Amino acid sequence: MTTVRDVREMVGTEPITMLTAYDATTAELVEDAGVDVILVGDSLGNVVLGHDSTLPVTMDQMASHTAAVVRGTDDALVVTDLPFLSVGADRGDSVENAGRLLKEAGANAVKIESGPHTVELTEHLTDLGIPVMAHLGLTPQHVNRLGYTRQGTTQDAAEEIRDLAVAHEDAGAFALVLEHVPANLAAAITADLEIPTIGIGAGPDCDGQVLVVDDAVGLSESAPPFAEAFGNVRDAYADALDGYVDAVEGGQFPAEEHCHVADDLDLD
Ligand SMILES: Nc1nc(=O)c2c([nH]1)NC[C@@H]1CN(c3ccc(C(=O)N[C@@H](CCC(=O)O)C(=O)O)cc3)CN21
Ligand SMILES: CC(C)C(=O)C(=O)O
Ligand SMILES: [Mg+2]
Repeated sequence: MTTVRDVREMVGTEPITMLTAYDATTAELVEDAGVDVILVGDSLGNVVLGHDSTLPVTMDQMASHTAAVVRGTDDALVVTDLPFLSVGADRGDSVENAGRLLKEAGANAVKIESGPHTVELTEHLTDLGIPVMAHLGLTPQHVNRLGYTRQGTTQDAAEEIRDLAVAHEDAGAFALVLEHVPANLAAAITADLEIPTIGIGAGPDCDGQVLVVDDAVGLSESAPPFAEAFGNVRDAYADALDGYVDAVEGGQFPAEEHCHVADDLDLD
């Protein structure tokens, strides 16, 4: 079993790979590819559920998809996002929601979109035995405040992210996602911290990289500018579906090998 300690110890040895997964089959494929950390992202709101932001995603949905990913995984570390407003407003609710994703759904750790308000919470959850991955820069749950634009581009904004990164490391976070921030800022934060930084749109100098799996395999209809498709699953998928429709319409499917006949039946 991969632990958060194993991930921390990868710093300086080899780049950490992380991808999202939202279902058991994808988790199996992602793990078989040798990915170190599987993230059940609240991006499932966009990618799986068809919402135009992550804000509508519920705890029940995160718990259900996390459990599916855990069932599809043997060894990889499973980290799961705490959805919009599931933590932060109330200490008791925060602990209950984070705990539920470990106790009920079987995740190994939670990720929290971070800010000044999550420093104490990160310390509290870590003390209770719930490992926390922090997330700074573009935090999509703040879309109504930030949009989806790059973050940390002014001196003040960069310094605020840098300070929050240190504050979350000090609070016990075991890793930090940096999203859509300048590569030189991510490099400076990576040098500041002992815990691993995992970048998405944050340049090559982070300790690891993460992408939404649909973007990485070329399944998404559109993807953020920082993503790269390492295949063209969307076209392969469409070809297979065309093949099915053609075969049914053309009478080639089902063929003999797909059918069975019970000779003893009297059907006259
Ligand atoms: N498929 C997918 N991949 C992701 O990486 C992802 C999601 N969905 N859903 C949740 C968030 C949203 N993310 C996004 C979405 C759009 C941009 C983007 O297009 N940014 C442009 C335009 C910004 C603007 O609207 O001003 C940019 O140039 O920064 C970036 C990150 C990252 N996350
Ligand atoms: C892209 C990653 C970092 C994420 O938070 C998500 O997929 O929800
Ligand atoms: Mg997320």
